[in-house]
Amino acid sequence: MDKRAESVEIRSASKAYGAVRALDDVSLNVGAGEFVSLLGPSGSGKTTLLGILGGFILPTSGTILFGGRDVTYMPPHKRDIGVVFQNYALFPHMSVGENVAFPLRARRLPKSSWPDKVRAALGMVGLGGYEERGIAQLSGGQRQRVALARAMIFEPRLILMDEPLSALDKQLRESMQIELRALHRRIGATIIYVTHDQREALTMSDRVAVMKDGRLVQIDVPERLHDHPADSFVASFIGEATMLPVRRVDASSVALGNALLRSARAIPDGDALMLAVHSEKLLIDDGAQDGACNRLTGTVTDIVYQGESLRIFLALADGIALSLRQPAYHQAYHRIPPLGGSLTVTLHPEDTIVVPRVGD
Ligand SMILES: Nc1ncnc2c1ncn2[C@@H]1O[C@H](COP(=O)(O)OP(=O)(O)OP(=O)(O)O)[C@@H](O)[C@H]1O
Repeated sequence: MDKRAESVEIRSASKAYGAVRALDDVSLNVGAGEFVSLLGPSGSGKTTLLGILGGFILPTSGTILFGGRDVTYMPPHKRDIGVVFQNYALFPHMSVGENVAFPLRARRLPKSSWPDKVRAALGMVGLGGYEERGIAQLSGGQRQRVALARAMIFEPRLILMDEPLSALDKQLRESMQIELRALHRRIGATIIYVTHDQREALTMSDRVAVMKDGRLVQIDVPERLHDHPADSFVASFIGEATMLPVRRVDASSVALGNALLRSARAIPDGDALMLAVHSEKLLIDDGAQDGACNRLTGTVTDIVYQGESLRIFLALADGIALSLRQPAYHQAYHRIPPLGGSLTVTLHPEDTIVVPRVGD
């Protein structure tokens, strides 16, 4: 086990607020040094679970273990965890250095040890030399880095983050995501990260835990979550999928309207099935594709230019609508018929994802 990281075990944690079950029997193990995101729509219980891990919320039932120790009723300041929230919670009247040193003061570490630790923590987040600056003189991204440095200064073995990047603009958020990944690799601490942004979760995490209505629906590495969703909720929440009702024909094929599609995956039993068609998995049929591919022909109803890619909307003969993406490079344009033209696309059986339909 990495000495700098703490494993986390959540056993059957529940939290009720009167009749509302904010968290409903969630069990989850996070390995020492792992980066796990809690992902779900608003109200799915992410913040409640993070609050229970931080000790700010007491569970109604269940047990929390850090490195095998029961911390369920331990107060927050004794848990030795770093915490970063969306609104930074920096002290505006203190300098950057004073803000970052705050946890050392709270822990009563000798003052002589502060400057080196502050310098190291600020260096870690790319703000070396900013000790004397005032908080008001910083940009949003810099403030978020100060909050990160403050959470890391006492080298916590576990860091909890609740939507720490959501106040930043898209470009800064994406570059901070890459930085956080690298930072995690450098410091080796366990990170549990709350977000409702699926791309953010896929970008940074070792594993992503998808939550809905206070329950854990699926936890997996990003690729498996994206390509092997457990049900239609996960499939529609992760990636860019068109969800279409299909009928089971046999163990390896389904009917989509008039078309028969083969799947290399086991088709679930039951009547309520959905096909999740990821737009990047539909390819324009140029004769080069595997003969085993499913083929669908439709009429082009719209072509949307989105910078790096084109999104092409198709209507199949029975009215079913699909969309695919093409990278926007010069030669791609020759392959796309004009509006109203006919286009055949392929979907490999390995990419033919059929999931049980669940209510939203
Ligand atoms: N203090 C509270 N009192 C009553 N109900 C609460 C309280 N805190 C949370 N809830 C309810 O518990 C459920 C889960 O809330 P929670 O904040 O954990 O969700 P979330 O996934 O973090 O949502 P968001 O992304 O909007 O922050 C919601 O239905 C919410 O209304």
